Amino acid sequence: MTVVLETRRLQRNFGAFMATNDVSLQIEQGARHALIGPNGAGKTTFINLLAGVRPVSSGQIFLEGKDITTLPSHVRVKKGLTRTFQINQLFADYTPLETVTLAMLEREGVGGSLWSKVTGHGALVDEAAALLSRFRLAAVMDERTDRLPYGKQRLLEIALAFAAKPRVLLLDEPAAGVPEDERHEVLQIVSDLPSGVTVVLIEHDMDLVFSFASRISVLVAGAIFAEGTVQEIAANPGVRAVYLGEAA
Ligand SMILES: Nc1ncnc2c1ncn2[C@@H]1O[C@H](COP(=O)(O)OP(=O)(O)OP(=O)(O)O)[C@@H](O)[C@H]1O
Repeated sequence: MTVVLETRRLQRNFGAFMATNDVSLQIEQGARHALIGPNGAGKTTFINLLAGVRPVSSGQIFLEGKDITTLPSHVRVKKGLTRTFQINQLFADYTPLETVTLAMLEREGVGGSLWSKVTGHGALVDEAAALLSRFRLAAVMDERTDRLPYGKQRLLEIALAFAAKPRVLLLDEPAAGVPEDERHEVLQIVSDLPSGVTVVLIEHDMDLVFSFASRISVLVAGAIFAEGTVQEIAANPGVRAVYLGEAA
């Protein structure tokens, strides 16, 4: 197997509290890897360490074999490791087409935050429109972002991260808050991303996890409690006991 992302003995403490406890994990190239675990298990903290949002206390992180443990998050993005932007960072009065085109300009090093700068970058606008189609946002790409239904805003958030051309995409509950009947669509779109993009996501809804994931890691109290295929995790009595609340 080709390992794209690896942690070795990763630790993060907040005072005496160990939020990430000795996590050694290998993520396979092209995986659809889900992180699950009870509330407060340390899932978001772990993703934040991977993305460089928080510094590690000890241990190492490798992206495609290179040590990225101390790199700032924007450098990790340039190297292909991207986490989703939060919805409150979307521009309310811009359209999805404008927003994604600006993200692509940023990626190409053009920078700037004014739509006027897009003039003369027709190829990028075409690329943005194609990307929005992939996220089933073509029909709304010229509407103001703040007028879109919540599910579409969440898809735009993922589309924006995808515009950075990531090798590894980190998603923290991409379907949270999305109406029940639209959640599968969000995860399906993510699952259908090109196989060159590895996806690591946190998700609480076990139905979604089981239909999405190729591999699952279960975090409990900051540590890896179990890891395996969907079948292995579904059949693991310890996981059922701690996570599903069923008798072992
Ligand atoms: N900045 C912080 N300072 C102190 N404690 C923190 C901080 N951030 C997280 N924690 C603690 O670390 C633990 C893990 O939190 P984290 O958000 O990573 O868990 P989680 O598995 O993502 O939980 P949830 O599923 O509820 O989102 C929690 O007990 C939390 O209170």
